[in-house]
Amino acid sequence: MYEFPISKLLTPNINDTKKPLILVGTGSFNPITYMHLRMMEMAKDYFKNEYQVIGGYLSPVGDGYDKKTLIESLHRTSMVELSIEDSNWLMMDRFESNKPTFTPTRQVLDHIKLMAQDHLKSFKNIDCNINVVLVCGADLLGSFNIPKLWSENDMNLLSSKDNFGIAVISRNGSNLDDIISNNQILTKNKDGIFMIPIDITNDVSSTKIREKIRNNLSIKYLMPDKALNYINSNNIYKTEIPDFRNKL
Ligand SMILES: Nc1ncnc2c1ncn2[C@@H]1O[C@H](COP(=O)(O)OP(=O)(O)OP(=O)(O)O)[C@@H](O)[C@H]1O
Ligand SMILES: NC(=O)c1ccc[n+]([C@@H]2O[C@H](COP(=O)(O)O)[C@@H](O)[C@H]2O)c1
Repeated sequence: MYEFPISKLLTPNINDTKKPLILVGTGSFNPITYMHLRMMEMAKDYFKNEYQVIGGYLSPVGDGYDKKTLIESLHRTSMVELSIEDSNWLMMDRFESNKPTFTPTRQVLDHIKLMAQDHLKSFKNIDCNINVVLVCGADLLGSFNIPKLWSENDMNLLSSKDNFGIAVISRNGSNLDDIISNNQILTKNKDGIFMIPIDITNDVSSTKIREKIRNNLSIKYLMPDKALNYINSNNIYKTEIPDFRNKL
């Protein structure tokens, strides 16, 4: 049964001039890497002087997401859950991964905002607007320029400061200025796009980790040990997976 995780969600101080903020990282997490976790920490540092960061959520995509290399959400969510065990603020929301069909990212953020506000109202008697910001890499923002991949309405809501906002971490191969200038909606909403300067580069990707596993090479220090042990125990990513959805 689905439950919205609130175990690490802080209660905002309503007398504080800083507004409450929740950070949300979405993706395949196929598998989770240290950079996925670092991105959330970087975003938290970026916002902490102006906002009360009351929690962070990772939302892995569900099995209906159209990506050939995706393994079952059961494995991907287990690895995320193990990797955030030691974090005092990161939680994983299963709203998206529980669904067999694809969920647009804007709906994931809508859901988290609604659930967090409802929780604070019902259990803490706090009625407030919580800001929710999407944390992503520049390649994800670049995908806004792929025709028909994102609805115009969703791009507008995600990037406008009055609704959500997008915190972007630069990534090799993606030029943020070009991405924004090639997109009218992003250009209009520029003040809702927070470019997080990258001080320590980390070019790790899930693809590179999967490749190493297939080639019997070490992946230690690229991802949390608990997730690495999960991969070994479950013998996953050993071969390029056939599309498991075809077997259903
Ligand atoms: N090294 C990185 N630098 C910046 N952003 C990253 C990095 N790795 C992942 N991200 C971002 O993390 C989010 C989730 O990424 P995702 O799960 O697709 O991982 P990935 O490593 O890009 O996966 P894959 O290699 O399978 O395409 C996306 O917003 C992506 O841009
Ligand atoms: N229309 C949309 O909302 C839309 C389109 C494409 C990707 N996405 C999201 O972007 C992320 C991309 O992840 P990958 O880089 O692993 O493909 C996922 O969280 C996915 O759900 C959302």
